[in-house]
Amino acid sequence: MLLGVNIDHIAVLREARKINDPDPLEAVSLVKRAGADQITIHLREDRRHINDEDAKSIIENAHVPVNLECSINEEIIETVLALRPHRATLVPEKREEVTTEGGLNVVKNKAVMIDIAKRLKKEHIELSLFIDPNSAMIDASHEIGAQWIELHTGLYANIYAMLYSNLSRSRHSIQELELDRETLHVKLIEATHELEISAKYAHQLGLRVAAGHGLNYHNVKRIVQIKEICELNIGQSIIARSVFVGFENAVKEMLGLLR
Ligand SMILES: CC(=O)[C@@H](O)[C@H](O)COP(=O)(O)O
Ligand SMILES: NCC(=O)COP(=O)(O)O
Repeated sequence: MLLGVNIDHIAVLREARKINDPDPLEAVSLVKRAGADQITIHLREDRRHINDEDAKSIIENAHVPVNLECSINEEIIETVLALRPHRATLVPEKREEVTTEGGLNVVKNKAVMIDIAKRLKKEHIELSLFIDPNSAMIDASHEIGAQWIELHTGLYANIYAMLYSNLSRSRHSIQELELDRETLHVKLIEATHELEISAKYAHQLGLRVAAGHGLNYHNVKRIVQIKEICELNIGQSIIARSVFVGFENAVKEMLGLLR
């Protein structure tokens, strides 16, 4: 199982103070030294964390491949084509969201994505599509010619947190998941099953299957067991753990669970 470390959250800390520290570029060599396989960054339209300069210096200096997540907005796509990361992962974006809320509607945006796929191919940039575990989205991703899909694990992670952590007793409790434990348990089984069958289906079609969003040192264990998933992209929980054990150790601890 490959690990892509999402280092956006280092830039989140920097932007909270609006200064130049911590610098996500410093994480680049540590990701490799810890033994992880990829760096993931998300260049948001509003540049709320990673900015163009970060993306440029990370791509130029990383000794592991860089997976650049981005929306299908034309200004962003032009920027990504010029940056030439190893892979571009297309994701949906809403200005007001705290984090990526759902998967990309590949069916609805198929024509735009076919055009983007052609332009990325010309620059030798791999294409991945960040989608919900859903067969219609997988079929459309395959038809577009994406090499990868990344399954959105956010729903699974949210249910897991409401069931097995104190989230439901905190001010960040997820209202729509304030349900009795038995219902949450059934929902967790369903969400896990959706991820399993989607990974299997996409793998049969020849797509490479990644997964990510909201994965942490607890909930990752069930996802690691899905053998068709060959890569996880994990950010927030690793950066959060770094506060207590250091960045390199936090990456190594996650790798220990993956391998
Ligand atoms: C697409 C995705 O799952 C990650 O990029 C995640 O969204 C981290 O970025 P944000 O914190 O900007 O949402
Ligand atoms: N694509 C998922 C990702 O990059 C990391 O998401 P998160 O672990 O920060 O939720």
